[in-house]
Formats: sequence, structure tokens, C-alpha cells
Amino acid sequence: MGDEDWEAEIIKPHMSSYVPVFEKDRYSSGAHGDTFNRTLASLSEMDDGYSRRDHFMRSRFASGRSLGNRDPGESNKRENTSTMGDFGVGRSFGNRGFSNNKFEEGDSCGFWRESSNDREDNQTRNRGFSKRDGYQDGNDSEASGSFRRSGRGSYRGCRGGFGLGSPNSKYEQDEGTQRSGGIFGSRRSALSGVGKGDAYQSRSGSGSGRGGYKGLNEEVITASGKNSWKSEAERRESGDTQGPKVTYIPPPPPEDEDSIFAHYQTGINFDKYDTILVEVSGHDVPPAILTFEEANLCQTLNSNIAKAGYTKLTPVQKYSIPIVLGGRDLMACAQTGSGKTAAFLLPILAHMMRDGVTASRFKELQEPECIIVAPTRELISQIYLEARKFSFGTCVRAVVIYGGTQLGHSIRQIVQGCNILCATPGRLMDIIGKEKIGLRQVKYIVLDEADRMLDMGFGPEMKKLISCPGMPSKEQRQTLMFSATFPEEIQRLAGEFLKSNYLFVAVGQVGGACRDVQQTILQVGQYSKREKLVEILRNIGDERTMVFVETKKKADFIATFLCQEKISTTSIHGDREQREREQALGDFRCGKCPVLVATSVAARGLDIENVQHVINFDLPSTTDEYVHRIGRTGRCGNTGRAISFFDTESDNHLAQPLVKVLSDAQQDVPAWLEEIAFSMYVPGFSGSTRGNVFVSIDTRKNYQGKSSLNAAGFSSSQAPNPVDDESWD
Ligand SMILES: Nc1ncnc2c1ncn2[C@@H]1O[C@H](COP(=O)(O)OP(=O)(O)OP(=O)(O)O)[C@@H](O)[C@H]1O
Repeated sequence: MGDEDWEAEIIKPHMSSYVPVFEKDRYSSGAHGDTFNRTLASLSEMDDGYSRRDHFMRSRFASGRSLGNRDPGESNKRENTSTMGDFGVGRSFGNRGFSNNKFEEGDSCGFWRESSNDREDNQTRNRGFSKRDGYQDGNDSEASGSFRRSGRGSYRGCRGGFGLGSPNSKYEQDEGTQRSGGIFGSRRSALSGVGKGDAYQSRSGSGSGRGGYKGLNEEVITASGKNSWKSEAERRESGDTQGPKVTYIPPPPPEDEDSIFAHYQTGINFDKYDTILVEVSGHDVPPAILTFEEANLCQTLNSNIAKAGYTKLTPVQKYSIPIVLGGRDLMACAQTGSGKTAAFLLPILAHMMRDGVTASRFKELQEPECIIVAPTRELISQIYLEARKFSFGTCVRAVVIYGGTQLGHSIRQIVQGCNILCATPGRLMDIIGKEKIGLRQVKYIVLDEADRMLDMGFGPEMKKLISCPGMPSKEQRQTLMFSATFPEEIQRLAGEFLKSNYLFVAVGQVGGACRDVQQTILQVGQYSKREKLVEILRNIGDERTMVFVETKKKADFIATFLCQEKISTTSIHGDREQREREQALGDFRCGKCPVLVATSVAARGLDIENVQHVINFDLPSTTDEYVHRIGRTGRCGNTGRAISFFDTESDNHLAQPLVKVLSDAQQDVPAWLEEIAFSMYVPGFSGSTRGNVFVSIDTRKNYQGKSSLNAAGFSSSQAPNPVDDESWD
């Protein structure tokens, strides 16, 4: 297909109009006074650590087995071009399968014409994996949100309907004229494809509620010509622009207990979490707990934990829960899918139950005790569902608000009572600006995906949040930060939000990639990617697969293309209306569309049952993004697979960091990749400080040196000044 054709392909007129029915050891971490604790939960972990290093050395210097060497003889073969259902050709999908050159690049056509401003990645590609400084656009905004999740604590099922909440007179004043999208539908042109009887419609449109997640090249330029940190969608909602008003009201989640406590099973590797190396640094580290009982939670909470199917703590929970219960500030870094959400929700709820919160009741100005922020709408919705699950049967009321939905709806949710406010940053600041939320009672601020929340995209909003009138100072509140990745420069910025004696918990393995995810890198040229993708998907069959691409346009294009290939596919990206995004996620969750093509908007946090494969059609530009993306599979002790297409024309600069991530996670490193990595050798490259043992290290060590840290901990005077490195405004 020629360059000029791809747009046409997207809007093929014969396609049916698509209405996406997306559904979708007694861890004495040391006695008081210890400042640095490292726990080896078992001796085997020690062995493991050594073997891992050994493995790394071997993989670096031995030629190794190539997992994806190109075989020109095979390259032109297209083995499974049959229609949907013709999957399972009897070959293994594991390494063997790949080394068999079955998934090799061909010479099929496939031009990508990408506008440079279509990227949704957090970083530009040419930065390379290891470079983390100063990324994000100035107006990256929150992205997605949905009330649905089929994983733990969420309800499942396809949802085709949209909540058509009746506009409330008073709060409708905030909305202005409803112009497009939302409950009245969009005027966007639908483009469609067909897959398994379902049509695919996608494409960014001009409808209200779209957007909300802006990548580096989606900057919004303000009248003054300066980049605005606020997204276009949020500015619309707050009336900053004349753009279409957002009218979408998300459907309420099911209220029945079964739905609230729906969860998926922990996987075969869940018990292996016990062997993960944990490091806690800072002063006076409270001892870790081994069981939920040791947390001394109230009966209702314990009952909810049991109903949620939690019987055993994950490492991040073992360490974080006592720290939060002890009133300490915390920065916690643990691998994807290892239960960070409960690690902050449970102790916060326990405190609320202990202290007694004001029972929810209608009030024009609500004063929540806890504010939780996350970078995407879908993620914050998911966190809300977890909060609702764990607070079930208590007087604590959780509320979620996010962009792309009607502002009046958010306000209506809040005024009914709000103890825990789950919000995306833009909507949160709007609501605070409208004086529907008072901050005086705030005792807990949680930044999930904290590195993302503090980067240049959201950092300014977070800074505004903590500077809002009424917001208790950091000494008077508890601030908690969680992520699977924590670049050092972002950790330094975090100091402004945290008390100087905050604790740092690092759980996990080298490089941060979850070891339960089998990673495979295939050499695939740009023009062969589509063919390879189809080949892989046909082999996968109906197993849930997320396909990550670099740009929103490409997400549309690939989703349409797959539908044409009769592979039931949906897509999620920042140019889709919120309603469409939620439906897409719902369709993916319930298995109606087993393939979800996504941009970076879906890379973080999403906990979707049974995602067995992640395919990086395009490699992301940073290791952190890679780690988060592949972390959508292999969650909670389950296993998963990640396949990444490596284009030697454009990805060679990623070879070195990629080799490191693979080695650190004890994955096979293809010989060809090592060769490229060596050829691209950059003196001094270390693959970042995350390389050796832990997911992330406490950067305070870099300021003081490890020994002094062990001996003396930190003092505020030694804490980094976050504003030194980066301009926030
Ligand atoms: N102790 C536990 N027992 C059983 N299941 C658990 C436990 N803790 C968490 N889970 C489940 O594990 C899954 C992953 O948890 P969660 O989404 O909190 O991971 P995470 O560490 O925040 O991941 P990410 O880094 O991708 O955001 C969820 O379905 C959650 O309900």
C-alpha cells in the first residue's frame, strides 16, 4: 500500500458504520533507628541474585541464541492469511516458535505516514530508552477513565450502553451548550472496519470529550504562544476556550456485591513474590508485616479483603502498609501488577475507620480526607473501584472525577458526599477552582504512577495542588507515592511533596520488568510489521492481546486493518471520545474484542484480567514506558508474554537499554540485538541506576553515599531541592 493510500484505507466506504460496543522472614526491616534495611526473604533469592548477574554476564558476552534472526527465505511467506478463527497452526508461541523464524519479517507493504504531531508517547523516540530527563510535553493531560474493569474489585461484562444521566439544572450551568459527542453522539465521520461481525470505528474526531492525553507533540499552544500544561479537553471543560462542551456522563458501575468484589485469580507465581528482594531506606523503618491479621485492620476491612480474594500480602503491601499505618510519608517502587493499589488504600481506610470520618452527606462544599491522583482516566476509575470495594459497608464514600466527562456530573458526585476523591489532575483543579472541594481536611495525598504525576506534564498541576489555599502543609498531611518506575530526577522533584523523613521502599528486580512476562524481541522492518502482527495474532487466537503503537493515527489504522483481517479489534487513544474509550476498554475486558490497539495512554496501571500478550508494534522511547507497557500482562503472579518489533532502521539506539532490561529480567537476549547494542556502544552507558538489583534506588543515597545513608539517614538539609533541576512553570 502506498503512502497516499493509508488514509483511504482507514475510511474505506464499504465498511459498515461502527458502533464500538467496547465493553471491554519476619521482616524486621530493622529495629527502630535503622536507616537502611535490605531483606532477603529467602536464601534462594540470594542465589537468584547471583545467578541473575551471572546470566547477565553470559548474555552480554556469549553469542547466545537469536530469537528472531531474519531468514530471508521465510520473510515473504505469509502463513496464515485466512480469516478469523484460523489460528493455532500448531507451533509453539514461545521462544522456540520465534527462533523457528516463523515470526519473521516479510516484505509486505505498509507505509506509515505519520504526522509528527500525532505521537502520544511520553517521549520522543530519539531520546532512547535510558534518557529520562525532562520528558513530557507541557500539556500532557490526563487520559482515560472508565468504570469498568474485569479484574479485581471491578465488574465485568460488555457494556454497550452509556449512562444518560439527566442533567441537573444547577450544575448544568457549568456545562454550557452541548454541541457534539457525548450523549447526543458525535458528528465525527465514522470509519469502520469489520472484525468478527463487529465493526470498528475509530478515528479521532472533533467530538467533545476526546483527547485528554496529550503526548509530546500534542502540545497546546496558548494565546500567548506559550505551551500550556493544561490539556485542551480540560481547558474546554473549565471554559477556557470556545470549544465544544463535554456532555458525556459515564454509566454508573454496578452496585451489587458480586460485581464490586469480582476479581481474577492470582497466578502460579504469586507465591514467588515472597522471594523478591526488598529494600527500605530512611529513618525508623517500621517492621514489615507478614499477614493481613498483623495489620490489625477493623472487621469490615478484613471482611472486604477476604471477599476480594486476598489471602496473602504481596511484598509491597507487607512493607508499605505498616509504614502508612505508622503515619509516615512513602515513596514505593514495585513491579507492575504487584498490588500497589491496595498497599495505599488499605492503611488509609484503616486510619479513616480508626479516626472516624464525617459520614457522607449532601453538602455544597465537600472536604475529603484523601485525594488520590493518577494520570489517566481509566486508571483513576480503576483505583476508584478498588476504593469502593475496600470501603464497602463503611461510611467512607469514594468518588471519582475525570476529564472527558460532564463537569456537572463530577460535581453532582462530589456534593453527595466525598471522603476519598479519586481524580485526574485537570478535573481536580477545575473542581477545586469551582469551590466544590475544600482542602482543609486533607490528610492523605496519593500520587499513583508518581513518576508520571511529577514529570513535566503533570508536575505543575501537582505543584499547584499542594499550594492550593487550605491545603495542609506536607508536615500536616501524609503524602504517598507509588510507581513501578521512579527515575532519579523525578525522585528529586518528589522531595518537595514529601516530609524529609519519608521512607523509600523498593521491591522487585533489576530493570523493573516483571519476570513473569516472557519478553521476545523480533527484528521486523517497518514495512513488514503489519504482516507479522497478523501472523502473530492468528497464532494467538482469542487470547487477549494489547498492541502498542506510537501514534494515535497509527492506532486507528492498525485497528482498522486488523478488523479488515477479521481479527476483532478495538482501540484506545487520546483522540477518541471518552465514551468510545470506555466502550473500547469494556469490549476488550469482556473479550468481545480480544485485541486492543493502544497508545501510551493505556501503558500504565490498567489491570485487565487475562491479558496474555502485549505486542510492541512500535517500541516506546524509554525503558520506563516499556516496563509499564509489558506490565499489562503477567500480573498478580500470572504469566504473560511480550513481543516487541525491533526495526533496525530506526530502533538501533534502543538496543543497549533493551539488552539491559532483558538481561535484568533474566530473559534471553537475541545475539543480533547484542551485536547491535555493542555496535551502538556508548561509553559510560549504565542503563540508568536501576540496573543492578532494585527496580529503583533511593536517590538520597546518591547525595550522601550509601554508607552515610545507612548510618545516618537523611536530614532535610540534605534532601534534594526539586526545583533546582527543572523549571516547573
Ligand atoms: N494481596 C493480594 N492478593 C490477591 N490479589 C491481589 C493482592 N494485592 C493485589 N491483588 C490484585 O493484583 C492485581 C494487580 O494489583 P494492582 O493493580 O494494585 O497492581 P499495581 O502494582 O498497582 O500495578 P501497576 O504497576 O501496573 O499499576 C489486582 O487485580 C489486585 O486486585
